[in-house]
Amino acid sequence: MALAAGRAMLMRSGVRLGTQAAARGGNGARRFMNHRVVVEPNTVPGVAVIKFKNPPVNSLTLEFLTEFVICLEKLENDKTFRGVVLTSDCPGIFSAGLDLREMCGKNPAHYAEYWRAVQEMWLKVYLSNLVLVAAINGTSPAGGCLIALSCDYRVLADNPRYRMGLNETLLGLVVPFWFKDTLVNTIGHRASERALQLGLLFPPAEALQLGMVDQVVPEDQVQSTALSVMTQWLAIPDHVRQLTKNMIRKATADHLIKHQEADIQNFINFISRDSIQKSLQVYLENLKQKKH
Ligand SMILES: CCCCC/C=C\C/C=C\CC/C=C/CC(=O)SCCNC(=O)CCNC(=O)[C@H](O)C(C)(C)COP(=O)(O)OP(=O)(O)OC[C@H]1O[C@@H](n2cnc3c(N)ncnc32)[C@H](O)[C@@H]1OP(=O)(O)O
Repeated sequence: MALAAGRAMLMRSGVRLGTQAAARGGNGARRFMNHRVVVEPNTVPGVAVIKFKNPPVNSLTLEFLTEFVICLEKLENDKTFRGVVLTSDCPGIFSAGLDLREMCGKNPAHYAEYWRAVQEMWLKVYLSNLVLVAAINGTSPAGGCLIALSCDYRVLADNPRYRMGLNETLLGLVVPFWFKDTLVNTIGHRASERALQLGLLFPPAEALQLGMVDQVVPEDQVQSTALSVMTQWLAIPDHVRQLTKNMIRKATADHLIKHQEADIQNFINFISRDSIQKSLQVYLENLKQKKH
C-alpha cells in the first residue's frame, strides 16, 4: 500500500495525522510516536524497535493496522534503518489478533476496507526489505501470531501463561489461506493440519519444539536477545539477503496478490453470514463474562 493510500485510510478512519510527534529521548535519538504504534531507534545502529501500544490487548483495529503499515513504510524508506524489532507495550499480550469488533455488526463496505487493511499489513510485513525480528513478550493468538510468523526470526518469552497459534476454528472461523500458508511455511504440513483444525494455542516449550518460534528466553531477555540476533542477520549484505528472502517468500505472497479481490469478497460473504455473526457475538460476550 502506498503511504498516501494509508494516509487516506487514516483520514477516512478519523485519525488525525497531526497527532504524530517526533521527540528526542535521553540519548538524543529520535522517537516517533503515534497513537498506537511507537517507534524507537535503539542502541544497535540501524535498528528500530516498534512497540505495539493499542491497549488493552493490541487488537488489530483498522487504525492500528494503518499506523503500523505507515511506520514500516517510513522505516523502509529511511536508509538509516536496516532492521526492526517488533514487540508489545501491553503487559502480557503481544497482540490479541484481529479486532473482533471490526468484524461484527458492520456493513460490507467496512468489511472490505478492513480486510484490505489486514491483507496490506501482511504483505508489508511478509515482504519487508528490513530484517524483522519478533520479540514476543506476551500471548499472540490468530492475527497476532500471523504477524510474528511473518517476521524473519521469533524470540518468545518463557512464560507458560503465554500462548501462540492460529485459533480461528475455536471462534467458528475458517483460517484465511494466506494465514495457513504462512504457518505451513514455518512448521510444515502435518503439524499445520493438526494445529489449524484444532485451533491449537501452544505454550512456549511446544511452540519451540514445533519450530513456531526460534528461541525461548527468560521474559526480561526477550528484547535484548532479539537485538543480538539482529546483529547476526545484519552481518549479511542487505541486497543478497533481500533477494534470497524474496526468492523464498514471493510465491506465497503472489498467491494472495493474484487473488486479493476474490479474497476480500470471500471474507465479506463469510463474515456477513448470520451464523458467523452470532458466533462472534457469543465469543465476545464470553470474553467479557470471564471477568465476572
Ligand atoms: C468457506 C469460505 C471461507 C472463506 C474465508 C475467508 C476469510 C476468512 C474469514 C474470517 C477469518 C478472520 C480471521 C481472524 C483472525 C483473528 O485474529 S480473530 C481474533 C482471535 N483472537 C482471539 O481469539 C483472542 C481473544 N482474546 C483473548 O483471548 C483474551 O482477551 C486475551 C488476549 C488472552 C487477553 O486476556 P485478558 O484477560 O488479559 O483480557 P480480556 O480478555 O479481559 O480482554 C480485555 C478487553 O479486550 C477485549 N478483546 C480481547 N480480544 C479482543 C479482540 N481480538 N478483538 C476485540 N476485542 C478484544 C475483551 O473483550 C475485553 O473487552 P472489555 O470487556 O470491553 O474490557
